[in-house]
Amino acid sequence: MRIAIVGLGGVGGYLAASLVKTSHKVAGFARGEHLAKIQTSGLKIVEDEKEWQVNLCAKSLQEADGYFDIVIFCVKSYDLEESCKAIASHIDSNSILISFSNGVSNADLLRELSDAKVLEGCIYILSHIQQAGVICKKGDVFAAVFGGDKDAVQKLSSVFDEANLRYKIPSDIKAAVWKKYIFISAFATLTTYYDANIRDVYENHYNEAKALLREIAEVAQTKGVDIYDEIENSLQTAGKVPYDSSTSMHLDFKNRKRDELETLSGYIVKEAKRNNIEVPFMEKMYLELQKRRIS
Ligand SMILES: NC(=O)C1=CN([C@@H]2O[C@H](COP(=O)(O)OP(=O)(O)OC[C@H]3O[C@@H](n4cnc5c(N)ncnc54)[C@H](OP(=O)(O)O)[C@@H]3O)[C@@H](O)[C@H]2O)C=CC1
Ligand SMILES: CC(C)(CO)C(=O)C(=O)O
Repeated sequence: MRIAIVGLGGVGGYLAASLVKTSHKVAGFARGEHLAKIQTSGLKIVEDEKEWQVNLCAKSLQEADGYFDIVIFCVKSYDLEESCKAIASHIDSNSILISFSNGVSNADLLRELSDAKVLEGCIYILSHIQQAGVICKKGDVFAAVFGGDKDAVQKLSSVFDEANLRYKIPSDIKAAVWKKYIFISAFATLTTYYDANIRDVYENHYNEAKALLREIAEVAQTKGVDIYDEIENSLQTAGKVPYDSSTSMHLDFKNRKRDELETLSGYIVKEAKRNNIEVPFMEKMYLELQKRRIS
């Protein structure tokens, strides 16, 4: 099969470097200095215990050619629409699309933009671009989670099996995606709002964290997803992460980089309004973070 990995950052770079070892034809799509470095020197992966380098067919999306059986989007959520449109002429209704971007509406967006077979998914990994051409992956955390059309799931899992990549196919994929989202939405919002790491938030703003998690679970309920049990689980996770751990949105705010505020906080406020429910904690923090971003 021909597989496209769109976005070769922390997530996509690691996936592409792993999938290139399979029998499939893998093309990676990137841009800027990162693309130039991958084209001239290959893609380097730095893990705790080892470093490895792969040669990867990497291009810009404008240079895409041919047909793709599988497209794995690994861009930030705000780049998903544009990158899906850019690859649209290289897929058809038999292609399989999946986004591993954080968020709970990525699959809906891909379905709006194409008539391909869209899988729902999310990913657990800790990785980032260390410098152009180099991806740094921390610890042993790795699990891709996906579900949807049975044949498509079977095809994607056979690819992950061949690459020796861990994955889960939960019986309820929507709940699984929300389970990842409730934690990252609440703690991305809180760590950014308080400019504090996850453990600080847990220790000093526990009640607010609980209230925010409850608001997110209420919005999930409007989608028919019951994740009230994840309120307690998320709090326990936050109480156990290493002291220096924060979220990528918090770091993006600190470094004045583009962030996923709309996906991680704004989405909850908008969906709550649409469904006539109150989310006062999330609304207060979202509006304040919007203001801070402009100033
Ligand atoms: N990194 C992690 O540990 C985890 C990340 N996630 C989620 O996964 C998603 C991806 O995150 P991550 O990999 O860290 O993000 P990165 O910013 O590291 O990687 C995304 C890459 O995609 C590139 N890109 C975006 N649009 C295009 C385009 N049109 N053409 C070519 N390249 C493009 C970006 O380029 P440029 O820099 O120029 O914009 C960037 O290099 C996010 O939603 C994140 O929240 C989820 C779990 C863990
Ligand atoms: C915390 C992490 C890395 C979890 O996978 C994440 O998704 C984020 O910070 O955006």
